[in-house]
Amino acid sequence: MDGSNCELSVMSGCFYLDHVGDVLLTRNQHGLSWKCLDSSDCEGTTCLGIGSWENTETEIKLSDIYAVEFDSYGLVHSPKSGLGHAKECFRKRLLTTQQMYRFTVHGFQTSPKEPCLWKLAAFTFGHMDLQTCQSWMDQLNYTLIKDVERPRNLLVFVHPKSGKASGLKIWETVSKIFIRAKVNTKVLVTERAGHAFDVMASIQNKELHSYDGIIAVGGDGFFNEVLNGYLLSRLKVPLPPSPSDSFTTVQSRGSSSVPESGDGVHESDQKEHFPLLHDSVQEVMNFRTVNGSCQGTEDPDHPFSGERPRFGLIPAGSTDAIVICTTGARDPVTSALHIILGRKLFLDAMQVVRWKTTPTSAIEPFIRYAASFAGYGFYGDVISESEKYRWMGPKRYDYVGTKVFLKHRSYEAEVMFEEAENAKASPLTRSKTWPFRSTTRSEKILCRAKCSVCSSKAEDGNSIRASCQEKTRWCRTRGRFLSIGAAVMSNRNERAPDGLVVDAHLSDGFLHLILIKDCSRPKYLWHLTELAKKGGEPLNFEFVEYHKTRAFTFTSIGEAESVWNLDGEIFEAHHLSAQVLRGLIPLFASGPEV
Ligand SMILES: Nc1ncnc2c1ncn2[C@@H]1O[C@H](COP(=O)(O)OP(=O)(O)OP(=O)(O)O)[C@@H](O)[C@H]1O
Repeated sequence: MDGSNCELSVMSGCFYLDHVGDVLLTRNQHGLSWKCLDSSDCEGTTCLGIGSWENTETEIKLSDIYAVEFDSYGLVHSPKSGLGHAKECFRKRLLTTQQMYRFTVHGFQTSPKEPCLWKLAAFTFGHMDLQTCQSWMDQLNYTLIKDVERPRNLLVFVHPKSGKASGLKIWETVSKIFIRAKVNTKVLVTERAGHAFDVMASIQNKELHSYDGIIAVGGDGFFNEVLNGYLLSRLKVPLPPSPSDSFTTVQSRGSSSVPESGDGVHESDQKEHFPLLHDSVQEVMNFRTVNGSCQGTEDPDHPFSGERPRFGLIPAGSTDAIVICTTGARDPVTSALHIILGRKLFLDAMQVVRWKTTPTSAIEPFIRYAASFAGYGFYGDVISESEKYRWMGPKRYDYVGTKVFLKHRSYEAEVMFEEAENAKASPLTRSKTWPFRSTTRSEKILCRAKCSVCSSKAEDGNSIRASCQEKTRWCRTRGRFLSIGAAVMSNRNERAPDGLVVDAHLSDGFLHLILIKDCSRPKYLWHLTELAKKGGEPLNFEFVEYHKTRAFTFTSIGEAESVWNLDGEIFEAHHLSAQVLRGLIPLFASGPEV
């Protein structure tokens, strides 16, 4: 066999690829590729289960390699053949199996059917010369180490009781991949609810910055807890307006009576009708900068400066909507690879402020952050009821969902939402209210890896103040609602394959406000059925109001009250407001390849 020769960054040499045969292996700046030297070895064979090898050539990108390991001196195997040639294959294998020095390149493979599902793949190359193997391995490892986006040290929180109580088992499975990739992990298995929150809230920045990322092995609620532990003690940004400011104004104008359900949206000019609203909400809080540094203000005790840690999520929960929306798959191995390979995107977050817990309580702002969803009414009732049935595991949502649906409760509320002036000009960002929502499915721009909508304005490091000049106006709607939902992302999950809003984006700086006005049970069932099916149109009903917005306020105005559901966690609020913080959360993920 030839030795390797190195010319600029291109190397090539002949190796024996395990289960394939002699190959010419080439490394360039993009990756490794190899070509079969003996076509009879390769024709009609399968290469490590990848499928038929029609072009007798294959490759792996450097960015998709997560480890390169030396395998010492040992056996390499001859090509696999079809069943028809089993005897011949066995005879040939005895003749051709031989011992060599070997190194294995670890990466992943996808299938055209499931492009988001990453499966581990390994390619073992053999050579008679130890030095040759060593030199190829060193070169490849050097390239991987040079990649600064890949994490070296991670703090990992594992929720052992998450989902089907499989958090620990899932971590044990994927931890082997982290070990192989030589990523150090400090693992903390939580002992109670709030444990991860407390650790994240009290950890000193010096220790925090010694990690390249914070990983949660659990569900959306657990991720929410980790995130809030980090943000609440560190991030200080101007709060969205309190609903009581606007509510007072509305009442003083004598319009406090609740219209019949089905009434249209009342639109008003903010300056004229709602003078008490703070200016702060007119700013789009944009936290995404080129290098990921933060443009927000900070708490002097816990400075929120420098690079924010990147967060990662390995799915072990009951819903796992955040993982599905950000990787396109609900698969722990896929998520582990997104983390190890240093994939990166910025997620919008919703800052939710509770001003009053009950009608009689004092005004006391209390902040929480949500990464995926905030919902009231049906969503709140399901989450509070399902806490009693946690022992059922993920099935509790189906059982409780049916129970709550049959109760068919509606709640009186007033909702105000901000409509940015420029949002109306662009077809991507206009506010849509039925029956004006006429975009067909094919016109909708779905969020995907390297999404152009999400990356717009990303280059502008100072864009935290970019939209101050925009005129904003506020719209108000009052009535009885079966549910009020605000989605940060599409919230795709196994029960809603397209999510609540199919064309929601991960990092465009918008919330999706969905108001389901009181309607008959069959109509509501129809809406839920549309939600549950792929290609459904859950928003195209006359009892559904849908608005793209950056901020909204909520006031409960009836006797009966529900609770809010923030990323699957209960949040009690009588007065509440929320705003989007664009690109606040750096995440180990590359977006779904939809
Ligand atoms: N060791 C623990 N024991 C009990 N509860 C815990 C523990 N660790 C974390 N928790 C709490 O459990 C809550 C739910 O966790 P998680 O989101 O992982 O599960 P899930 O509800 O099954 O999943 P999903 O949110 O995807 O529906 C979290 O809010 C967290 O506070």
